[in-house]
Amino acid sequence: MVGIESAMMHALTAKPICPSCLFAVATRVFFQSRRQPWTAGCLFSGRAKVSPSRMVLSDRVARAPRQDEESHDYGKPRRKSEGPFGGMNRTFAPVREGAPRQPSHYPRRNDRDQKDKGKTDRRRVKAMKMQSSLTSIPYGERTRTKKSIADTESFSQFHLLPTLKSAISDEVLKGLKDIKPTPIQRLAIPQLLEQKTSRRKEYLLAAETGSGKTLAYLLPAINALKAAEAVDPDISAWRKGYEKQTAAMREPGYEGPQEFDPHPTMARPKVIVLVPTAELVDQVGAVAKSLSHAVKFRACMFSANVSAKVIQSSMYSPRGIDLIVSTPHLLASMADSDPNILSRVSHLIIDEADSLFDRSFSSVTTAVLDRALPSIQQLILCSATIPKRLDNFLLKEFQNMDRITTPNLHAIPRRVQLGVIDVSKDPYRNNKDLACADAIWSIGKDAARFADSRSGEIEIRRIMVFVNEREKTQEVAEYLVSKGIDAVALHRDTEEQRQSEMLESFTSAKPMTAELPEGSSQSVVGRSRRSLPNTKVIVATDLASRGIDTVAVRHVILYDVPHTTIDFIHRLGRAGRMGRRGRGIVLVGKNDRRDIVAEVRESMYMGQALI
Ligand SMILES: Nc1ncnc2c1ncn2[C@@H]1O[C@H](COP(=O)(O)OP(=O)(O)OP(=O)(O)O)[C@@H](O)[C@H]1O
Repeated sequence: MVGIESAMMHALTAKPICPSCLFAVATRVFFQSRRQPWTAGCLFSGRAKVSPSRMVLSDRVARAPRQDEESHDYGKPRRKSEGPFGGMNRTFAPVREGAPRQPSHYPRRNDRDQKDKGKTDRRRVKAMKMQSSLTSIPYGERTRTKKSIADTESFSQFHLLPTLKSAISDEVLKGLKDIKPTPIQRLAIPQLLEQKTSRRKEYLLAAETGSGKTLAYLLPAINALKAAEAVDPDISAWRKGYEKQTAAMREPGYEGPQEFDPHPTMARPKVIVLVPTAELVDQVGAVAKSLSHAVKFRACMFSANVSAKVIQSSMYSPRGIDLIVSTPHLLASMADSDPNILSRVSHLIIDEADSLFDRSFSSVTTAVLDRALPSIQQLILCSATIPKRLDNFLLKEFQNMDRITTPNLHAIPRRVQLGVIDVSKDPYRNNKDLACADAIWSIGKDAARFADSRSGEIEIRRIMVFVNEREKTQEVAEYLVSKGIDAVALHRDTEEQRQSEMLESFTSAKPMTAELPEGSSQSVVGRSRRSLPNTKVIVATDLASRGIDTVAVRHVILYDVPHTTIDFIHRLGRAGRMGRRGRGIVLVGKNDRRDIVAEVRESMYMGQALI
């Protein structure tokens, strides 16, 4: 009835009615109630445009209606009403066969939460999906993985050498209480240790930024190195000779050779770790060195930060070499002049694999890989993100690769919050430099409020600013310096010493303090003085800082909206590392993709993976 009434109202209001004719209304109502197309006008005033075919009587009246004709909704069969006693005296149960009915994807009526969720899900798909750059991992798989590692609580549960186990707490993670393996360590360490066959196997380790991937690949590789050394006949023969000669040299009147035979591993390393930058060589090399003190193996670092003389003498040291952490360029050029240096590599680890297999690095990375491939037992690729292009490359080149991924891969931890500054509004009027400086001043001033003026010291906040273009790093850093902020650009041309000093202060977990010259924290960070002593700032592109363990960083400013979700993950990943809290601030200008920022923010809030 409602349909008819409204159709009448429509008929009465939408078109002028011929006063002589109520029949037109009745006819219109009739046709509309039958869901027939209706053409406007009055039959009797000559304004009607009814198709002549409608006046032709059906020649099918005697036939039974087709199923789809039974319903007013074409194509949808009408449900047969069975009346109040329809359920009685049945001889079968009306139960659907097969899988239970899935819950509807659509929001239920009167359920506000469901409705909102539906809306946000649809919106999420809109902007991020358009530029989806990351491989998706089903949530079912993530849940299964989570369950599988729930029982691993300690490093003692892994079949690692006792010296390695104790080196974790005594050397690498010294000072930390209640040490537990992280999800990627729980997943990867047993799987890498359990490889029985000496035939080459390939692995991909993918886990969130700052989640301990370095130890996840180093511990099993060093374990394998020491296990192989224990059964190596060349090494045991050399050791016997060494012991014999040292004993002889202690005898009075010894006149034999003063030098030892070269170690069998001279210029023949077993474990190679490739990383994209010299800073990462130092960082990963430091972890390897600290393990080597306890476990006794020779680890060396090769990068632009190390002199050619030192590199040469380390590689060709008669005492041998076991593990090298290097940039691919350096190792590839060394292998060009002496291909044998890669002839006995058993473990090749390619850290930051998404960078090392992208256009700028892939030729040198594959040059090292190709030379080492014949002897490799484990090839381990490691990354915090699996971009689609890396995924495609891996599917093509390494079809049997084991992928070890953590339950939270591609999600930015909830403990990292993301704030947005609309730079198009007052007082910035699209001046991003000003907005950036202002944000840093606010962080500094906020920290100063908690300074204890009696101690005469104020804690220094370490802040990272990310830009999209390398050329912009210097420009922004200079502007910040002009606003009294201690800022440095992280790029090739920055003075090396200044760069490493700054980076060191960002990678040390120890709190840093500055002196309070006038006793009052408020006056020190007053704008009138034009200097902000309690902040240190690095301006970088994420490539320059990829993988750097900036444990001291709590604030990250995204000066430019990142081009992809991959960049969001790596940039925000410099804060909130290993369970710490962090804060991101994104500066959004008038030409920036606000929808993407909103969606990233929403995903972060909901703890979902970015796409
Ligand atoms: N089990 C653990 N418990 C506590 N801290 C750990 C543990 N494993 C590693 N760490 C610490 O966590 C920090 C981050 O580790 P690491 O640099 O290996 O992270 P990552 O996953 O490689 O990060 P990125 O993807 O950014 O390179 C380091 O300071 C490291 O000492």
